[in-house]
Amino acid sequence: MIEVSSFSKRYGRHTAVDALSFSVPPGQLFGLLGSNGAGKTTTIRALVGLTRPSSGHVSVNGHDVWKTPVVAKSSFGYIPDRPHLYGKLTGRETLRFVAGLRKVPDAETEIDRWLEYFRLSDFGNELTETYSHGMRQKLTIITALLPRPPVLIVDEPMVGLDPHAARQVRELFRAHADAGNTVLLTTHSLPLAEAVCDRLVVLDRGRVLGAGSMDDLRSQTGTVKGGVSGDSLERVFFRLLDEERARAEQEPGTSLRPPA
Ligand SMILES: Nc1ncnc2c1ncn2[C@@H]1O[C@H](COP(=O)(O)OP(=O)(O)OP(=O)(O)O)[C@@H](O)[C@H]1O
Repeated sequence: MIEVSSFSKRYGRHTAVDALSFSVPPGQLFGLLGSNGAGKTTTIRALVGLTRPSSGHVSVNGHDVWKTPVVAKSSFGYIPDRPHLYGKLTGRETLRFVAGLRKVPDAETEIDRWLEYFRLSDFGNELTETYSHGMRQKLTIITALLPRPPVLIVDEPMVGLDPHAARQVRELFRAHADAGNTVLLTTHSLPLAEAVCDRLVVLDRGRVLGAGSMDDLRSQTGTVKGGVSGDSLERVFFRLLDEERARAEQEPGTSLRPPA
């Protein structure tokens, strides 16, 4: 379970996220979408204990991440947008380190299984500093999933993955949610979000433009009422942004037209 309640983050006079609320129950895969700078990573960083909320609350598995950080952090796996690995450890040493910290039962068998799954078995004894970006990303995904966390928090998972790995990861996230866990991901891939997410929030400049299931978003944007039932998330997404742009254009001193 993830709960974000009236979460705001301000940097000086700039509001990165403005009173955002949503919750994700067990068994659901929830997508956080939005343009560059919308506030997705800021929200994720608050949820994993890296960015302190200016106001509001964030909790994971029933634990406030900022009041009871240790117990909250023991309940989730986190895949950041840029993998952070110790370059002087091998892939296998990295996984043993995580397995030890998180007390993973039958760790060696699990590690073998995961390395095999991502075609990393031949590289398990190589230093991670020699890994390609995609290999680093795969190892980071394994570190998050190895302890089978009840909550998985993922920031831009597909960057650098080949198409085969991207499909594996998509299936893993879906299966993790279907097994009764909670999954939150941010992505710029609208086809990915449409394919796997049960519910979505679309953010723009820290504010919610739309929220709900695909059907909720279609009706919110009038794509069903307009007779385009079954419309894609891409169309819904751009309609939400266009509406926001039109509203912003009404505000004095605001122009979102391209420079001449
Ligand atoms: N440490 C920081 N100091 C100042 N401003 C920040 C900081 N971190 C983020 N911001 C600002 O907060 C806003 C939201 O940034 P954030 O990284 O959450 O966006 P995002 O939705 O993840 O974007 P992208 O899709 O480009 O990764 C941006 O305007 C950004 O400049």
